[in-house]
Amino acid sequence: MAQKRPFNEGKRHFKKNKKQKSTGNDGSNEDVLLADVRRLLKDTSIAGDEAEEKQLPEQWSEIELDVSELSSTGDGLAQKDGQVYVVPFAAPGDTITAKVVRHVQDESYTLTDFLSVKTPSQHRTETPKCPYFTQCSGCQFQHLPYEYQLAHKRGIVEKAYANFSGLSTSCIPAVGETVGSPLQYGYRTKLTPHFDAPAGARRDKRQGLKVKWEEVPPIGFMKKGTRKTMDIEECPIGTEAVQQGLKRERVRVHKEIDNYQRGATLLLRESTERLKKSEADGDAVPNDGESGVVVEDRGEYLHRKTCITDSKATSTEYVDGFRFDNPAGAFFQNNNSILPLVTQYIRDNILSPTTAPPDQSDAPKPKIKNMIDAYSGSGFFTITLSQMFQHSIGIDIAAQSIASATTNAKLNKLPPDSTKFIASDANDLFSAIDPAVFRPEETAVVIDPPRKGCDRGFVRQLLAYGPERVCYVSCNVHTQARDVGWLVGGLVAEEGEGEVVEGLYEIESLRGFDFFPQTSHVEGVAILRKKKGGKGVELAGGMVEVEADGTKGQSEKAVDGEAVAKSEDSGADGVAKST
Ligand SMILES: C[S@@+](CC[C@H](N)C(=O)[O-])C[C@H]1O[C@@H](n2cnc3c(N)ncnc32)[C@H](O)[C@@H]1O
Repeated sequence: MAQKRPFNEGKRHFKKNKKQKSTGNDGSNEDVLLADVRRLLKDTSIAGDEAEEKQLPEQWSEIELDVSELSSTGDGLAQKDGQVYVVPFAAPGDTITAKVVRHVQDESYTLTDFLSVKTPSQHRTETPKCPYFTQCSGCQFQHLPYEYQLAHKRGIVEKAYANFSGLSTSCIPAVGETVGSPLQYGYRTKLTPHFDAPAGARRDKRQGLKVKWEEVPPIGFMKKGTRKTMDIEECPIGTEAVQQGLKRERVRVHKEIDNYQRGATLLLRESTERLKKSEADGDAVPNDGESGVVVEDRGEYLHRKTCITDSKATSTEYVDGFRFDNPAGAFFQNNNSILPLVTQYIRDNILSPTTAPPDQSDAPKPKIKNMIDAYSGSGFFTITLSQMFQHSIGIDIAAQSIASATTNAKLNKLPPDSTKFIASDANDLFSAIDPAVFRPEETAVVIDPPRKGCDRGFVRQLLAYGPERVCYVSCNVHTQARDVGWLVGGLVAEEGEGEVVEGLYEIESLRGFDFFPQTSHVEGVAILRKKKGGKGVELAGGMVEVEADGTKGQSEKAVDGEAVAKSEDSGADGVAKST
């Protein structure tokens, strides 16, 4: 049994982390976990002021925990004596033996390390394919059946909107079923294992000495719950070509370690050459696990896949019939198998609802002619959707991505007068577009920002512009929920920001796509439509601003009379493999 001691005695062991004191709205792992912990404490009526009397187990002691649920971070949650315990690699219904790592006093929760399963949950039916599962921080769910993972991710989207949008439940539609990934292992087209410099390397460098490697360091990913890199020889969520690349890179680093003066991150990026079967000769090379070439049969084509390790070399991917060339180190979606499903979903939903809302069933459908792809990267959404529109424009802050996007548009034979790209901050988009062409009532905006979500300034301008429809794609459903909360409920002005901006949209649909099987991450797709009567007003210079009077009354009414000003009290991630 675990030893116990009075709560206060443990104080010196437990560092306070400011971030964990209250939920912010940056969608960090801590905030997401905290929202789940608080809800569990509330649901079970564990009063906060009992905390002072709590007896908590010693740090590093072993305890047994009955896991009741999974948090949106992928960790199991268990309660014991008025405290919530966070247990990685668990399933609801498990009894787990865990090691106490750290008590977070102010919030009545404790982080633990997984040690073993004492009594397995009925949900624990899968044999993990990875030998490092329960040590590596990359995957959380290899012990759970895939259907269970998908259902859990639907719950993650639901909770994200409940906890982080600041919207009343009446504004949040039922979340659709998570769309599964065709490949559940062997899907990741990019991995970035790393290794650290030996102790004393900085000092040696300062003194102009060559770094001494006593041995080859571990090459891999972060060990769960630590800042240490663990040695990883295989990663079954990587594609076959990437896994072969990992083996080769490990051998190379072992040979060349003395040439390194510091730690390094290695790039493993799959690249595809598409060959017409009728034209392919014997050089297409059979899959032999040695050559570094993996050949896949794709109907009239052969896909010849290799692993690139030079970040500046060009990697090529095909999605449906579209070809994308990028520098291997640049951003591109990492799960090629699910991309045709998400693009089809957006095609099916971006112009008009698949099911018209009851009060608008005979209303004329909006005539969307144009698309703006904010945060366009190398043009994935602009290019795969542009044939639906008269004018499409993509914008990205990374000039290199815009150069790739422009090349990709040419590769896919898209006319330059109808598909354009500009390198700029998304915030400047609204002054860059021609309002006579991109009339808000004829325009849909696709947003796919980084994990941190949109800039408040961007949201203000989007609300001012007021496009007819918005499709918000995000690898962090918590920041997505926050931003959608602003688009629906309006933005409370912060210092120096100008006036309150009213919300203009209602959420037509919400759904997760499983871009990251075996992990707790989910890609969210939210389709928003402009509320009846919601409109922006054009100002000089093409900039638009929400009408101060009329629009305000209409917006409030449209959300059942509730003032849905976004609360600032709402809710990112340290896994080994970035999403
Ligand atoms: C998640 S990626 C999406 C890229 C693209 N939609 C795709 O699917 O390949 C986010 C993109 O946002 C871009 N980005 C980040 N901050 C930005 C900003 N302030 N303005 C415009 N683009 C930005 C990044 O360069 C990156 O290409």
